[in-house]
Amino acid sequence: MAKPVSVDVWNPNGKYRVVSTKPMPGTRWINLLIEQDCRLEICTQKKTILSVEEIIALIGDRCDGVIGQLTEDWGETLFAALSRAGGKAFSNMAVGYNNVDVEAANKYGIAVGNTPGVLTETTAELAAALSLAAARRIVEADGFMRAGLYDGWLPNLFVGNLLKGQTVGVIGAGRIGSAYARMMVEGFKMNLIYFDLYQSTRLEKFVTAYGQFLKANGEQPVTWKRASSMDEVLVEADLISLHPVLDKTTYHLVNKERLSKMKKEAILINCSRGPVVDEVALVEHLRENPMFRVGLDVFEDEPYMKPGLADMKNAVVVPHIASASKWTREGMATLAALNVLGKIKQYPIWHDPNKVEPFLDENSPPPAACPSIVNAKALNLPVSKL
Ligand SMILES: NC(=O)C1=CN([C@@H]2O[C@H](COP(=O)(O)OP(=O)(O)OC[C@H]3O[C@@H](n4cnc5c(N)ncnc54)[C@H](O)[C@@H]3O)[C@@H](O)[C@H]2O)C=CC1
Ligand SMILES: O=C(O)C(=O)CO
Repeated sequence: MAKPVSVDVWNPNGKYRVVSTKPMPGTRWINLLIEQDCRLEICTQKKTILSVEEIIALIGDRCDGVIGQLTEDWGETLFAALSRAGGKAFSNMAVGYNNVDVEAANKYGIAVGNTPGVLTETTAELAAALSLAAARRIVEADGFMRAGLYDGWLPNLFVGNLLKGQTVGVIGAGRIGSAYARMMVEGFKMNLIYFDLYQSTRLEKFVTAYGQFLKANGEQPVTWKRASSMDEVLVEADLISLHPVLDKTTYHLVNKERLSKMKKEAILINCSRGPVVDEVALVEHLRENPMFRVGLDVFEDEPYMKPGLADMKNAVVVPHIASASKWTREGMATLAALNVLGKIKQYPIWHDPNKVEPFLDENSPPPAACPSIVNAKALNLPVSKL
């Protein structure tokens, strides 16, 4: 028998039992659930990553839906437990769902929600922040100041890379990758090269229009190119940012061989998922190429870093905070709760998971729909006509 897991209970007499494996930011998500007759149990266990056994204990004998986290292993075992407890809904509080075995969820008829529509700009902004921090050696310079080592301006002190006029490479130009590309092109007048399985027409049009604007104002126009292979991006770009989903095809997408194709003074940013980069190969590459820099928000074995990474001065590392703005995190909590609530109430699926403003408006009740269910088609769930 698993040990009991501590919870805070809201609306104890609610008809539907919903479990959240973590406290989440804001209170709107709590109010939306309890106003709709849910008994909400929020896990308060002082442990960051819950085990499968602990989540099974939280699910218990009767549970209608669970709001979970990207750190949890939502596979066959958990979906079987949720199904036994009568559950029909699970939502990740994340847009990525590589921690979820969607096939297993399909087998038990459980809807899997995620939270696009509120993370894109926040995550792209962190990728931009890491790009600047790495290019201008901000973390190294900050450490130098705090250590009392600054004894006057010097021509060679912390010389870094100028972004203007250089080439930014984006691998995975979906929602976040495109937003990041736009920021770097518009903000720093960088040229763009991108690789994705699909063409990003909107992004291309944006860069063309901005280039025309610059030209009309007597400035060097920015340019774009859709690369026919990922290697083309690696060879040509000065700054490369990774934004693909993590799946079997993107595991170790950046490996030793690919690192060796990049410019010696290139900058690599990863705000997607840690296993997209072979981190052992990366540490070796950083050691052998001191002018090569990285900005990492995600790691192969979170919460750990591969040996040696923490000692590398040419690495900027932050703890998976790319979506950590108040607005985004509260929005994620609201969307995850509404995915679960919507399925419990048998609401249809929202027609566009990227256009979620009506769910976020604090002054009116949310639409009677599930904002984003990734296996809606597989489960044959109806789409909202709203
Ligand atoms: N660090 C963080 O806190 C955050 C990380 N993420 C990660 O970012 C990922 C991307 O998010 P979105 O932009 O919203 O997803 P998205 O689905 O809009 O974009 C992903 C893009 O990757 C492309 N892609 C897939 N396989 C590829 C390959 N082999 N090579 C090149 N491109 C490939 C897809 O065609 C798609 O355009 C999420 O799946 C998640 O893992 C998302 C939010 C926050
Ligand atoms: O949404 C995601 O995929 C995250 O990584 C959380 O920020």
